[in-house]
Amino acid sequence: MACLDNRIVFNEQPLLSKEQSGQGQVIQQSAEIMDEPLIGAFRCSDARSSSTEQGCLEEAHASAKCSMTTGQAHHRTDQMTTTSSGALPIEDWLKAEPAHQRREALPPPQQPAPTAINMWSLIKDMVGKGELSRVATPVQFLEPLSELQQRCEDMEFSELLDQAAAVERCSLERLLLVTAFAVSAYSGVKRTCKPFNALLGETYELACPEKGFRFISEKVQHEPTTINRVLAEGRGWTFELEDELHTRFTGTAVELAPIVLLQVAFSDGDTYRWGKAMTSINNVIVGRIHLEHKGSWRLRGVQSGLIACMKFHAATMLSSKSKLHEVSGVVEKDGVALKGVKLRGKWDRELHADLPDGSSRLLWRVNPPAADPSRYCMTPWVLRLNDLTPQLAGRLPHTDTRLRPDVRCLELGIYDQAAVHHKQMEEGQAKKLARIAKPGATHEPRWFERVGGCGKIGEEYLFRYRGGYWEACAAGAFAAQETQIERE
Ligand SMILES: CC(C)CCC[C@@H](C)[C@H]1CC[C@H]2[C@@H]3CC=C4C[C@@H](O)CC[C@]4(C)[C@H]3CC[C@]12C
Repeated sequence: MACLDNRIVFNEQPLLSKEQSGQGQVIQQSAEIMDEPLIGAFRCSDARSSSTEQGCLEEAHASAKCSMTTGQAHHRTDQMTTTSSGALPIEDWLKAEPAHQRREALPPPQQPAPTAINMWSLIKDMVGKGELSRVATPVQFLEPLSELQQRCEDMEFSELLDQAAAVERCSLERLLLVTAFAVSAYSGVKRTCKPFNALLGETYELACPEKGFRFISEKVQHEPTTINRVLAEGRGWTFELEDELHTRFTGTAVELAPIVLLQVAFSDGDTYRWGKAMTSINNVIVGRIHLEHKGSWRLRGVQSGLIACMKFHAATMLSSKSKLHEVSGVVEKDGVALKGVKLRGKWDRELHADLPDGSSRLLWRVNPPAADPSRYCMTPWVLRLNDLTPQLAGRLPHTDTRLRPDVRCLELGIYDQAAVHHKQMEEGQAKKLARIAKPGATHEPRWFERVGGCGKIGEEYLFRYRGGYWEACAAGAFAAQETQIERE
C-alpha cells in the first residue's frame, strides 16, 4: 500500500504557490485559500513522530487499515470519464466512485470524559453575539462533528428526492415527497451537543455512491454574518442550501432563527423552495435540555404554484405527551387549500399524507437508531460523516473537516489534545479574520462565488457553485497537494 493512502496532512503553509501550480486553475485557486492555516499547525505523515498527535492519527490509520483489508476498490480516478468541457456529470461519477464502508460505532474513548462545566459560562458569551457559531465553546460541550457535517445530516433521506424525481413534474405527489424530505431534516438532531464552528474556508464533502449522490459544502462568509453553503447532486435532482443562524437567549431557552434558503431543482426544470422553522433549545440553564421546532413554514413549487403550508406545533403546559413534536400541513394553490389533502406526523418519527380519494400514505419514517448510542447518541447515518477511510485520507482537500485535528481528537476521546488543538485553531482563525478585515483584503470562498451583493440571505442565493470540485478530486489534484508538501 502506497504510504500516500495512509497519510494525513494538516496544512501549515500554502500547499502550492501560484507558480508551482501549473496544473490548471483548480489547484491554483485552492492554493489561494490556504495562505492562512485553516487547520491546526501540525502534520503527520507515515513517519511516526513522538508527538501526542500520533496517538490520534495512529488510531485513524488503524481504522483506515482495517477497512482496507476488506479489499475495497480504491478511488479509481483513471476510470472516470469527463466530458469535453471537463465536467464530471453525476451519472459518470457514480459509475466510477467505489462504495464506502460504514462503521458501526465511534472508537472507544482513550481518556475518561472530562468533568462537566457550567452551561452558563457558555451562554453568557452567546448573549451579546447573536450567532451561535461565533461563540468559542469548550470541548466538553462539543460533539465530534463540524457545522458543515451537521448540514449533511439533512441528506439521510435522499431517497425521497430520488422518488420525487421519478414522478410527474409539478405533480402533487412530487410536492409531498419533497415536503417529506424537508421534514426529515429535523429528525436526526436530537442530540444536545454543539457541533464545532466551521472555520472560514473549511469544506466538507460526502461521496455517497450507495445512495446515489455527492455533497459539497463550504463556510463562505464570516462578516457580516456567518454563512454556510451546500450543494448536493443526485440522479435527476440538485439540492442547495445557504444558511445564516441567528440566536437569541430568552432566559431559559436559546432560540435559533435560521435564515435559510433551501431548494431542490429537478432536471426536468421543476424547482421547490422552502425555509426553516424556529428551533428552541429549552432548559439550557436548569433541567434537561430538549429541542423543539416550532412555527410555520412553506414549501413552494415554483413552477406548479402548489404550496405546502406546514406547521410545527409547540408543546404547551397543557398539551399531552402524544402531541409532542407534532407537525401538520395542508397544500394550497392560488391561496385555496386543496380538498382532502393533509399532511400529519411527527418531525422525529414519520410523515403521512391524507389524499383526496380518502386513502392515506406513509411518506417517510425514521431509520432505526444505532446499536450502541452511548457516545454522542449518533445514528448510523451520522456515524459515517466523520469517518476517515484510507481512500478518503488520500484524496481529500486539506480544508476538509475530517482532517481537523481538534474534531478528530474529540472523536477519539483524547480530550486534552482536542482542547489544545481547538484553542490553536480558534487563534489561527482569529488571525485570519483580522487580516481579511483590513481595508482592501477579502476572503474569496474556494468552491462558491459571490453573486449577490449585500451579504445577507434573501430571496436569491448569495453564492453560486463555481464547479470543479469533483473534477479536481478525480484528477487527483488534492492528493497532489499532499505530495507537494511532503517534498518541501
Ligand atoms: C444552548 C447551547 C449552548 C448548546 C446547544 C447545542 C445544540 C442543542 C444545538 C447547537 C447547534 C444547533 C443546531 C444548529 C442548526 C440547526 C438547523 C435548524 O434548521 C434545525 C436545528 C439545528 C439542527 C440546531 C439543533 C440544535 C443544535 C444542535
